[in-house]
Amino acid sequence: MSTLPIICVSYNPCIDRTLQVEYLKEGKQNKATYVSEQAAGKAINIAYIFGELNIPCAIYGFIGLDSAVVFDDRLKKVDNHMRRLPIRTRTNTTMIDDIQKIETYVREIGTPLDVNRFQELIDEVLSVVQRHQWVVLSGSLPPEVPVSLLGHFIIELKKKGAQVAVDTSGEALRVAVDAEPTLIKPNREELCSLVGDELFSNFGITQSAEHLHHFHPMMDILLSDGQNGCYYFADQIRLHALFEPSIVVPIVSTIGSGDALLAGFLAKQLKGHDNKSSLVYAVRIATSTLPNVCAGDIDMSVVNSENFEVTITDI
Ligand SMILES: Nc1ncnc2c1ncn2[C@@H]1O[C@H](COP(=O)(O)OP(=O)(O)OP(=O)(O)O)[C@@H](O)[C@H]1O
Ligand SMILES: O=P(O)(O)OC[C@@]1(O)O[C@H](CO)[C@@H](O)[C@@H]1O
Repeated sequence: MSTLPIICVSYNPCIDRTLQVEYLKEGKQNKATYVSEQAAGKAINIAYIFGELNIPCAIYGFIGLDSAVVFDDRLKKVDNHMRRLPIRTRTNTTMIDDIQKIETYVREIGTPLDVNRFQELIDEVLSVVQRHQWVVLSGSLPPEVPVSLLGHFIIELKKKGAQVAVDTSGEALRVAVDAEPTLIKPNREELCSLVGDELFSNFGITQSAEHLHHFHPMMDILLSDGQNGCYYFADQIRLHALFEPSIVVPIVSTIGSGDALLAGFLAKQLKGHDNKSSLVYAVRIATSTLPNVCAGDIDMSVVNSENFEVTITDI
């Protein structure tokens, strides 16, 4: 159990712009019925949730000067060490079709970052991290930062005795897995990209996770699977968590529910709870974000609601 603040690292934050339309018509004029803009990015969403849960958290990374104020506001309950750079912060746009219940997501890759800036961030975090402290590396890398640096970062953090949680995708995720962090949080698509399409379609989700865990037995896997809940693979532990009845919350946006899942899980692990109760809490926190447009906005009345159960099954 660690009482040290969790460190979140945000190297490619974004503004999440969400537009709600009644019925999205491709190639036609569409009228937005609701617009929201939110300081976001995976690590930002996670740090925000820790702040809301009164869990000590420090955040390091970069933010464009153009949007520093909205990030400062979002992170006011967090020990904020984000460096301001004279760059444009990317905007990721989600269009929510209210009638068809479809989310269309357009993601920007972000402004290229000088490799030296990234190395400085690594050095900064390594200079403060302590043994057993959790470090969350979440989100994509900015263009021009070689993915090998993420692997190097994870290895150096582990040498310092830190516990490292990673949520990223593509080549960065593959490199991260090779560096064997303490925990990864892939979703279905990310797991598929790790094991390959053929193996995934032949084996299915749990056997694919089993396969990955077999080759990386020291790396725990918190695998999210949308409406099917989540799975947890660790040494001698195979669990599935699902909330029921699934209709209890209206689903407005699922963006950021994976961040909430990871934040909820780590929040309980940090306090020394066992894996099962950490998973229950993780699913409750993730579920509570679904009725909200803004990524990472949790609702404690849903988290604590007696109207739904999270069932845990050994698999
Ligand atoms: N449609 C849904 N119905 C019920 N629960 C959901 C739904 N979508 C997400 N969840 C909950 O949120 C968790 C995370 O979902 P998901 O697998 O979609 O994460 P993700 O793809 O990493 O999301 P993001 O990258 O936007 O943060 C799930 O494990 C589940 O508990
Ligand atoms: O482009 P990345 O860094 O992989 O993910 C960015 C992002 O999709 O992650 C969050 C949801 O998890 C959103 O707030 C944000 O738009």
